[in-house]
Amino acid sequence: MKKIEAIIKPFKLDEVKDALHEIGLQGLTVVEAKGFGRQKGHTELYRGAEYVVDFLPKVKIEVVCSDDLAERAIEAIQAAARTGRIGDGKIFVSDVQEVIRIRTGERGEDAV
Ligand SMILES: Nc1ncnc2c1ncn2[C@@H]1O[C@H](COP(=O)(O)OP(=O)(O)OP(=O)(O)O)[C@@H](O)[C@H]1O
Ligand SMILES: [Mg+2]
Repeated sequence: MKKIEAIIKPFKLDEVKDALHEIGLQGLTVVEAKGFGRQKGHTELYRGAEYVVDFLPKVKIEVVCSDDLAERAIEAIQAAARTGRIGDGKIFVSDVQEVIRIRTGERGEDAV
């Protein structure tokens, strides 16, 4: 299983959520985040205004899925979150050892 963490522009959240739903992913965590990338100290456009602050509002999406679905999920997130402008965000992928569904006790891919 893989954990996909995607830092995206907040206004792209609904599109990304819908894209992940379309490929069959059922669970998702959303975390409000702040961060900066390579343009630290430079302006970035956010909701039509230019910001010079270091930390810009971002949304982090976390989704855990089977290895089979991971590449499709990454492509879906990239396609939905991309504007082509700076600050579109990043996707981090890591291995997940175990998942436990608390209500049923299922483990592994059955629990995702
Ligand atoms: N190396 C990193 N580690 C952790 N978080 C990061 C990293 N790079 C970017 N982020 C997070 O992703 C957000 C968006 O990054 P951003 O898209 O600006 O990256 P970038 O490398 O500057 O690319 P671009 O040139 O397209 O802007 C940042 O605000 C930060 O929250
Ligand atoms: Mg940047």
